[in-house]
Amino acid sequence: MEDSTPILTIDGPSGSGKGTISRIVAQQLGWHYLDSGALYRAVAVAAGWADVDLADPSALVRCTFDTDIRFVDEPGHELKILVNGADATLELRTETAGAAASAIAAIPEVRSALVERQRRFAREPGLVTDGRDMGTVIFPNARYKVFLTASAKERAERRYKQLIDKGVSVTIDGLLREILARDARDSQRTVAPLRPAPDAAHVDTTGLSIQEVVEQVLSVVRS
Ligand SMILES: Nc1ncnc2c1ncn2[C@@H]1O[C@H](COP(=O)(O)OP(=O)(O)O)[C@@H](O)[C@H]1O
Ligand SMILES: Nc1ccn([C@H]2C[C@H](O)[C@@H](COP(=O)(O)OP(=O)(O)O)O2)c(=O)n1
Repeated sequence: MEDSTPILTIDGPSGSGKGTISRIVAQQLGWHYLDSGALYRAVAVAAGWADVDLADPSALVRCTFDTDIRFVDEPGHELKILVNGADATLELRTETAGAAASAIAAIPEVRSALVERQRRFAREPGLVTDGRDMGTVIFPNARYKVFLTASAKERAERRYKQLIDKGVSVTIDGLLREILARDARDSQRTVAPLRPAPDAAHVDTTGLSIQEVVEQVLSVVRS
């Protein structure tokens, strides 16, 4: 059965362009946007602030329920994320936060604690949402599903440029190693692993511009 609110899910590995493409597509369609990875990143960062042991599932679940996460989504501005009232946008985007998010995301109890929170984002006139399991687990009945990929080398180069532009000191080799480690952990975990939904349209973005990818994704919705 299809969800009554139109939903477009965009899943894929780190650096495939999910966040960038989802936000542009959501703006063009006039739909809401959920960055599900930001929820995992916010819980991981809040756990770090509170000295919660990342290996203690029940403490992490308490932290998941206790963490207040707000998105400030204004056209023309980067998506701002407030964690327990503090602007955590920059800290959330670091590879340290990404790796911690990937680690806690492998814990089934943490994933369960976030399911309803994610589903509540489905509101008229529609929702674009990106992550790893949006089309497989959170919104399996979504009307439109896309799986974005790109070569690991290109994803590392994109991340390098993005972080250097923000003044963060990184190397392409280091980022490539981190991306491959995260790909492996996200795809090999037993619960909600990164994989395309059987009914997802695949878009390989290697060598494509952002505009070309946006057009391909919009054509999935308009076809
Ligand atoms: N098709 C593309 N071509 C070139 N750069 C891209 C493309 N898609 C995304 N980017 C850039 O790559 C970086 C990572 O994209 P992002 O949307 O954060 O990926 P993800 O959410 O999948 O990790 C951003 O700086 C973004 O502007
Ligand atoms: N729906 C989701 C979203 C993210 N995660 C986990 C796994 C990812 O490595 C981390 C961070 O996700 P995020 O989408 O913010 O990361 P990238 O922008 O792709 O690098 O969170 C997840 O398990 N399920």
